[in-house]
Amino acid sequence: MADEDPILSAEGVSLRFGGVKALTDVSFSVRKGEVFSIIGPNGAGKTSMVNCVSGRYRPTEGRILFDGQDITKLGPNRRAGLGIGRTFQNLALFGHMSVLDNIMVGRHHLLKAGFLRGMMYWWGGAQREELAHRAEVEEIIDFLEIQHVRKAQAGTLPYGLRKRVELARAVALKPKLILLDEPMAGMNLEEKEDMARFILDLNQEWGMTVLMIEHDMGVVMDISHRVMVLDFGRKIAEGLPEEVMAHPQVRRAYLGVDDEAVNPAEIDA
Ligand SMILES: Nc1ncnc2c1ncn2[C@@H]1O[C@H](COP(=O)(O)OP(=O)(O)OP(=O)(O)O)[C@@H](O)[C@H]1O
Repeated sequence: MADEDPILSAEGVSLRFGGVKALTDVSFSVRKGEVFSIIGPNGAGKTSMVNCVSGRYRPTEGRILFDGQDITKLGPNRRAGLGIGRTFQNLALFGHMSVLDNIMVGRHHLLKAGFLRGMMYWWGGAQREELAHRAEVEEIIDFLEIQHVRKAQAGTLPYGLRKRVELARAVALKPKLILLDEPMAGMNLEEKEDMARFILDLNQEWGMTVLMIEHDMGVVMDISHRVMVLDFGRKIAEGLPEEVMAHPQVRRAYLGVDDEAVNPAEIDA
């Protein structure tokens, strides 16, 4: 369970693309050990916020702190090296490579702080290093229940399994904080339940702090410790899931309701 220390803080983060204000003065903290979700309508700035945390975007104003260190000016590889892992909204696997190789490359990429260097290392046959990583990768494969497809080409797998392989690759970094961009998108109910269980296990058993963007309100309510709501690039609410869903502005902006009682768990965005 989360303690009070923040592992991640955003302070007054604004992000502009020309005339578009993607984020305006957003501040929040994620505590060590918690599952923290960002929700909001399409275009609210959720992915922009996560990209500011991963280093893909640099805020126009404000600061990002990770583990007490100001990382605002660091690039994505440096942040990955500090322990920030991520998955993407759209899958980013090497389709022609096996599941195992995808996960190993993810690990080399992050450990060696450079994709090309990681690939050369791999192709150059660094057998000893490979063996050292192998045990941990096998543990991740077991954990995510993808043993049966470990030799399959990643591109040939059904969507739900590919999402799981992508998660495995992010987990292979052993990040302290993992950023999940719509981990349930495009999944059927069973796949969503599996993914929710894996995220909870990562959090509870592996001790990873999770920052997640997710549209499925049932999942958000079930597995988040706290939730932040963005609307038009501004934070409009933050708190326990049930507090946030009871917030009038959230009900109006996000759920499209005014007064009537709503059971948020029954609403799918
Ligand atoms: N690279 C970019 N260049 C220009 N505008 C961008 C860029 N990325 C995001 N935006 C704009 O910033 C705003 C916030 O977009 P963002 O993708 O962060 O929202 P979101 O909440 O993640 O939306 P969705 O739920 O649809 O993924 C939108 O108006 C979007 O068009």
